[in-house]
Amino acid sequence: MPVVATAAPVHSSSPPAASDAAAAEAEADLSSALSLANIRQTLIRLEDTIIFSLIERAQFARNEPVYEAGAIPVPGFHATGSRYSLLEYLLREIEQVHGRIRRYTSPDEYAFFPEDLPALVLPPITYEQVLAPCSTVVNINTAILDMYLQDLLPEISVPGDDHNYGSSAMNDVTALQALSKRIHYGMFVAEAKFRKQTEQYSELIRRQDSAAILDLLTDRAVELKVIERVRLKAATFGVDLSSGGDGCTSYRVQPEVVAQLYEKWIMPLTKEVEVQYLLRRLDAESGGSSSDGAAAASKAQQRQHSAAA
Ligand SMILES: O=C(O)C(=O)C[C@]1(C(=O)O)C=C[C@@H](O)C=C1
Repeated sequence: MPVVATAAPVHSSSPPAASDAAAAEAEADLSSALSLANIRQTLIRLEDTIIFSLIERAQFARNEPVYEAGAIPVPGFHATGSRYSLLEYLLREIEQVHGRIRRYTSPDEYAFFPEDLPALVLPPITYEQVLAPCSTVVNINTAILDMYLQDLLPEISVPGDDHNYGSSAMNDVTALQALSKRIHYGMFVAEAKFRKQTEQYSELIRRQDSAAILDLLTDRAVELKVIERVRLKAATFGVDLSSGGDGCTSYRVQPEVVAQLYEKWIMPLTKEVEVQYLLRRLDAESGGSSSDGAAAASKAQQRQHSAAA
């Protein structure tokens, strides 16, 4: 799937550039893709998607059965003995369709069920190598799903059951995919930071000093700006114009809740991705030195499959 982000990872379906002009253009694309300002613009744009998806989900009740394995059996699926919840079923099915049309071969897309990704039906795209090969190893979607179910959903949905199971799950999927993309975009941030301060990061990477890497990449001033901006966006996008008249503004999702979600979960998980990527940044080979390879293997396999198709 072509990457449409502002700081779009550079991709091309044509052979490597032969002429000097084409080489210069490719270099300019690469430096634009790795400009911290451009990458932050993409993070800002993804805030809109995340906040809108949370507002959409908030119109439905908590609907606990959606998240309980087997509570809403899917004919023909649960008969196979699957322990998935309705949400996991939908997420996996959507990844099957999107996976076929190359979504997860893109360097800014990470699947929740990477080990199950299908073969492609479209010819492959050749992506410019912006990130180091270790980017295929990093996938923290399990932690993102846990965070969403345990910390985020209880904050934005009212307790209870309104039987809107399909709608709830659909909105969950939209929110989860946007969160996953935003959080894994941390790898582009990390790469840009690594290229800017290569010596300092390399020293810490050689020592595998994750605490010092976290310290070096943290920019508290930027974080405070993010928190303020998402609070304002949530207040603007989520104001309930149908309420009021009594002088009180009502919100579909409390702006403070969104601000806290960014502060407590979304930015820390982005930093976790940055640290995981940087710890492996100097590994020479694809797949790195790590053995935690289901995600890596499948992303790499899908890419290889693409190349062979
Ligand atoms: O913009 C950056 O420099 C990032 O690393 C991204 C981010 C974020 O998640 O928004 C994470 C860590 C920094 O402390 C600031 C912001």
